[in-house]
Amino acid sequence: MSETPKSETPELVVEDVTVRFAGLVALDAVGFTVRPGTVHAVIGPNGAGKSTCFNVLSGVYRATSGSVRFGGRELTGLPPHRISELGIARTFQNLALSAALSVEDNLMLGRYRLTRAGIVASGLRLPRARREEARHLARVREIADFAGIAHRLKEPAGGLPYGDQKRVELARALCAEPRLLMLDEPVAGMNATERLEMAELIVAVRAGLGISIVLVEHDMGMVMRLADRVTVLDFGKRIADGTPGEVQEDPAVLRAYLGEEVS
Ligand SMILES: Nc1ncnc2c1ncn2[C@@H]1O[C@H](COP(=O)(O)OP(=O)(O)OP(=O)(O)O)[C@@H](O)[C@H]1O
Repeated sequence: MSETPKSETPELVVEDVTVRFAGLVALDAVGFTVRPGTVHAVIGPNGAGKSTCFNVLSGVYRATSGSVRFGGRELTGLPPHRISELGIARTFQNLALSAALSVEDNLMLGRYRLTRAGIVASGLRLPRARREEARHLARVREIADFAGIAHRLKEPAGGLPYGDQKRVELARALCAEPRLLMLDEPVAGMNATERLEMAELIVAVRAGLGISIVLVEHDMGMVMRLADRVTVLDFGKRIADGTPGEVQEDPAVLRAYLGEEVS
């Protein structure tokens, strides 16, 4: 896929982030840095705080204290749409596609933040709006091709096999031309072949687009294969941070996963 010019991807710096829910500390002074153009995995046993962390980064939850900076910008306190305007896109653990809409329309929705013509101009089908729509459609087709779903563009998203729906979700996030992509369990519920294909797509996104990826994932094999760096959470605390090889041998990580399989 040809790359649209993007301003340089900044670092994402998470510092001392604490989230409390009515007395429960879901995240306790957690910090890590996502370096530009890397895949950074956040892992941990059930209830460790991964989803909470993800939701803080994307503005769904507000941190009780601490800071999240993307380049020079402070993200804590910003609503999700402001965070996406800064070039951070996410996928969801459970599919969040509009099932009745075609794959193409779902991907066009992903370009919403880049639409300039405005609803009135589009509704009136003014020439400027038509030209802009054609430009967006061309880019949508390019991204669909990259994600291996170009042959599905006219089909209703809800009727696609599960693995393809997950690819549509990832493609829709890419349609926003993000500088940072957040993937929430991208291979959950997939069979072995689908997992492999999704892993290849994620590798291609990093290699081809140079954007950073934050990955929350339960599949350890996948994390160890894909991630450049891994932050491990347990009971809301960061217990390790390093390369996949380093964290895999870390005694605190092995203890946290005792009873769970680390493959
Ligand atoms: N909205 C909420 N209100 C109250 N408690 C919450 C809320 N969201 C999460 N928690 C609690 O915060 C802790 C961390 O949960 P979180 O979902 O972030 O963990 P996780 O690592 O994503 O777990 P899993 O792997 O099971 O998805 C848990 O004890 C959970 O019950």
